[in-house]
Amino acid sequence: MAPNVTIPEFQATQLDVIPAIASNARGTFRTHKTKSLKWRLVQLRKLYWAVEDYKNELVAALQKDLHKSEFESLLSEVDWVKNDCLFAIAHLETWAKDEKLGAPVVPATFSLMKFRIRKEPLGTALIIGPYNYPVQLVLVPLIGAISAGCTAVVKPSELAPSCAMVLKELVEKRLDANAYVVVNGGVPETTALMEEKWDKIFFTGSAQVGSIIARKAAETLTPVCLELGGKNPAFITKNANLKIAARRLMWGKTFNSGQVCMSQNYILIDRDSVPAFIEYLKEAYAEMFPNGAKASPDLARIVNPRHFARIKKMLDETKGKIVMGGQMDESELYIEPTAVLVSSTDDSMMREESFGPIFAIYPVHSLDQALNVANSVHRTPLALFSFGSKAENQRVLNEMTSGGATLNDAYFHGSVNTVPFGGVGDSGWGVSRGKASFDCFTHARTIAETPTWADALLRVRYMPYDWGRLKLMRRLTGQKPDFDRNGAVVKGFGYWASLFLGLGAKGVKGAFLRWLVVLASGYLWVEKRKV
Ligand SMILES: NC(=O)C1=CN([C@@H]2O[C@H](COP(=O)(O)OP(=O)(O)OC[C@H]3O[C@@H](n4cnc5c(N)ncnc54)[C@H](O)[C@@H]3O)[C@@H](O)[C@H]2O)C=CC1
Ligand SMILES: CC1=C(/C=C/C(C)=C/C=C/C(C)=C/C=C/C=C(C)/C=C/C=C(C)/C=C/C=C(\C)C(=O)O)C(C)(C)CCC1
Repeated sequence: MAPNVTIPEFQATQLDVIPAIASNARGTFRTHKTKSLKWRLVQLRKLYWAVEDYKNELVAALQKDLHKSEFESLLSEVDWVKNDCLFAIAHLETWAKDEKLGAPVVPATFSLMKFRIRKEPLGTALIIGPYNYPVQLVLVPLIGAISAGCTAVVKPSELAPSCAMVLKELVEKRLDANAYVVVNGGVPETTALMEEKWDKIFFTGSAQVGSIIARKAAETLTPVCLELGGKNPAFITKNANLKIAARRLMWGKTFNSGQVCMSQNYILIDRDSVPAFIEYLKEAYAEMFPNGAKASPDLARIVNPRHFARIKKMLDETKGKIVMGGQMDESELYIEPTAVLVSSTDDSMMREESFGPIFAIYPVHSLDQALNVANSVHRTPLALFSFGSKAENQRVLNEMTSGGATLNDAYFHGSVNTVPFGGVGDSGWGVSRGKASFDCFTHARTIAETPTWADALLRVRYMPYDWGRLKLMRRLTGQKPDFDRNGAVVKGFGYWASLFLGLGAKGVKGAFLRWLVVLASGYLWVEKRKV
């Protein structure tokens, strides 16, 4: 049941105030107050409590916008964000600490120069979110921006209008309103925001809009993190446990009604396994929805009539056969979890990103064929899933790339909030979540510090150049390859000497341990002989 709370009507931010909002956020960054770790931690703690205190409003808004159940709203939005806050709070000091650079990155000769990497906030960020996880997908990047010491303007999706309004109040009432602001609106407001100068843009949404954002950002050479969609394949070989595969993939397409960027678009399955797999899908459906999917309080609805029509069109245009589901009701924006048996990559079910509770089943005669099909449908999807023997799963991982992957399950790799998450190629640039979110808004600034007294040691670099000094330096510090022009390793004197002196160990630590064991054994042997 949605909690009884009042959520204001959606109101877009006035276009003419957007430049001032951006300028104020930039001004706040220039005060340097956001760089203080103490200040960042206070903001993160405030955000944690804001999400907890606005829990009822968030759950009600998610119910209103997406008919998301309270269960899913807590699991994948409210608790998810709170856990992310707690993780950042617990680890921020470690993440933000200067990283000392020593050997082998910095040669011992330059150890005096105290090389280190300083973790600097990039500045002022723009965070643009999608509708499917309207809370999580703007607050998680915001946690990254706060942790890094950035100021930020957040633009939630206008397609989840109630969530957008709750987010505005939650952020602006509870956090430092000079540093963190929510701009509400759609294309005109986002376009106005894109006219401003940002130090980082974090965009989650469709590849089509992602490309508009990236093009605009390129004009001012603004770095972007893009979290986009994809046509994600699932592979099922004849060695898979079909019952488990069916149940797990059904979860992947029913959680948030399949409006999950990493859920499977299509399943490439060994053709002999198709009839049994369809039976197991139906079994999983009946278990999950004993009174039918429509009657279930757990199943979310499609976000709006436009997306409903988009998904319906995929089903209307398919030449395939519906083997599970197929019912829909526009008045409720309800689409039943639906599986369609297809035979061509030109089918609407294979061409489009489903981003809903529908998916294609494409029979194949071999894993070779499955890999060819998947690579031709979308070479760089956001996710892939493989259900097969260990060797087959490894082969799928080796022969097809993806942003992330889960073996023997739907997107577990994306179900843990602390693990880096992102796409590859046209399914996304950059990763976020946990420490990755901190890194996303951080500049790794290399710093060296040359002691004033050390100038004599640096004589070699100064003009007039002195060949004698250069030769000496090259003799003392120059390195030699241990390989020849054919790429083969040369086992010369150095190789055998280090093998002998290191007692066969690879690193200094290993050699030290081996010598310790040898010396201790020798000592014990001598002591034993004395008695
Ligand atoms: N990789 C990831 O983490 C995720 C990716 N997605 C992808 O997002 C898509 C669904 O989300 P939607 O909200 O429909 O995405 P969308 O791309 O339509 O909208 C995302 C944001 O961009 C703004 N926007 C839309 N058109 C714009 C334009 N012409 N110029 C400037 N801004 C514009 C919207 O107001 C919204 O805030 C799917 O393709 C899905 O795969 C969704 C969730 C997570
Ligand atoms: C607790 C004890 C035990 C073990 C318990 C176990 C194994 C619990 C397992 C829990 C699972 C599987 C939870 C799954 C949660 C899934 C989540 C939160 C999914 C989230 C998905 C999201 C956020 C999707 C995002 C989508 C995005 C970003 C998108 O569209 O792009 C033992 C070991 C049994 C015993 C002791 C107690």
